[in-house]
Amino acid sequence: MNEIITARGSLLIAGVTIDGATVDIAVDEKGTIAAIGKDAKKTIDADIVIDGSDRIAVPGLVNTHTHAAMSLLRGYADDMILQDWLSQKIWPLEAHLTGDDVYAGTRFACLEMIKSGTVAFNDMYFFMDRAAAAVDDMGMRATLAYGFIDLGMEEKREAEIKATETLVAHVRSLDNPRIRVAVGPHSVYTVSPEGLRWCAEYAAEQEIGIHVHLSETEKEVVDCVARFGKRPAYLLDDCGCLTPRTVAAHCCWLDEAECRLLAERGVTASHNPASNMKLAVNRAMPYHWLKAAGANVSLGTDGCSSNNNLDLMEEMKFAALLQKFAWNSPTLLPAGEAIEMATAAGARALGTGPGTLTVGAPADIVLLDARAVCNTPLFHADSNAVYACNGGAVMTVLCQGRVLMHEREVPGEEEIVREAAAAARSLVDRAQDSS
Ligand SMILES: C[C@H]1O[C@@H](n2cnc3c(N)ncnc32)[C@H](O)[C@@H]1O
Ligand SMILES: [Zn+2]
Repeated sequence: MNEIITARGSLLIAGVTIDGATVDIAVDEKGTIAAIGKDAKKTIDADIVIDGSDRIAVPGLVNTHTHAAMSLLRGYADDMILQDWLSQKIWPLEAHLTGDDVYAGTRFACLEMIKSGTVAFNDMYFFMDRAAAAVDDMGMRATLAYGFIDLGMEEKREAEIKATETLVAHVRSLDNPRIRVAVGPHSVYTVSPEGLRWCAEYAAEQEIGIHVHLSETEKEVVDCVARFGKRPAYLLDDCGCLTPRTVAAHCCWLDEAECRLLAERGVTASHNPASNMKLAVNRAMPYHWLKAAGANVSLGTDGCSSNNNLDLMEEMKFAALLQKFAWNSPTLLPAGEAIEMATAAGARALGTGPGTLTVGAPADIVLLDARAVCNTPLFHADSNAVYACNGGAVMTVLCQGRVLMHEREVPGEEEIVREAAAAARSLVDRAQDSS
């Protein structure tokens, strides 16, 4: 194994390119960027030196909407409409999930995210104590939420409340600054207003975030208006779920007033363009309205059964292209903004730092291959990163100063892949045996 991966301590990335300039980046033993510039090496006595020549440094990417363990369901059910896909294929299979599956699936998802430059993610799923163990093993950051689904049934609500409280207590007991917890009311069509209200009050009391699906499909909006007499964002707001710590995934069918409401409440809207196109939700997030209103807009992949990968480099391109195409505007969401969505906006949403390469920021750093085909010629690094490259251009990944991948090597990769394949096989076999 490459010795840089196993080494611990302070670190110097020597002669790396940032915004066209060649600099050194010094990282102290706490994992903070201590200095950037020609004299950075003087600030620390580096235990590790990484050669930054032919490398472009960018901030670590932040994926603000995932169901990480769904990596086990990659390719299991494709080419369906959302309601059928969930109710006929995904939920029946998820009923057979075990904690071991979630551990294997989340570790596998972390591997894929690291290999494509992601350092932090916002996850909503089940058996999240096991997801936490996987995140801890892989050295990433994550905000973990239990997917709260009460389907309007009081008994189920009680169970979901217990599961949420148990996860919050568990994550607190880990006392790991890289792992945080949030409340995860799935959506307005799977959680009753009572459930939503409980989630909002509990999140406020615990001072933690809320992770929710919002206005993914037109049907969600139409049904919500028919049942509750208001659009989904207003229902969430009435229940107290729209806060500066809320991440609302999708936001495809928001109207202009809902965009302003999200901005006023300080909510982050997570764009998930690949999933939206694959499930044909038939409307792109109105990014221009959210932007005009001043809302924070971040980027996510959604789960591996609707994407079908976790490559946020690719997702930046999907976001930029979908926005231009859907709103008929080639100037909408330029490359620089797509990178902002995938870095600073995501970091702001999850509270993981500024999401920039600046002194005092956590050393969440990605090194891209400047010599790769996708980076040649190198007129504009942002343009190449968004429009030409994918995760394959990511060579080295640091999270809080710890090297998670170097020269595309991640410790334990083969075993992680083998275990995920076995877990996926066994999950599908168990589901088939019972049907
Ligand atoms: C947390 C829950 O969310 C489900 N899930 C996965 N993808 C989507 C989506 N695009 N929309 C709604 N729910 C989704 C998971 O399958 C799980 O049941
Ligand atoms: Zn989702």
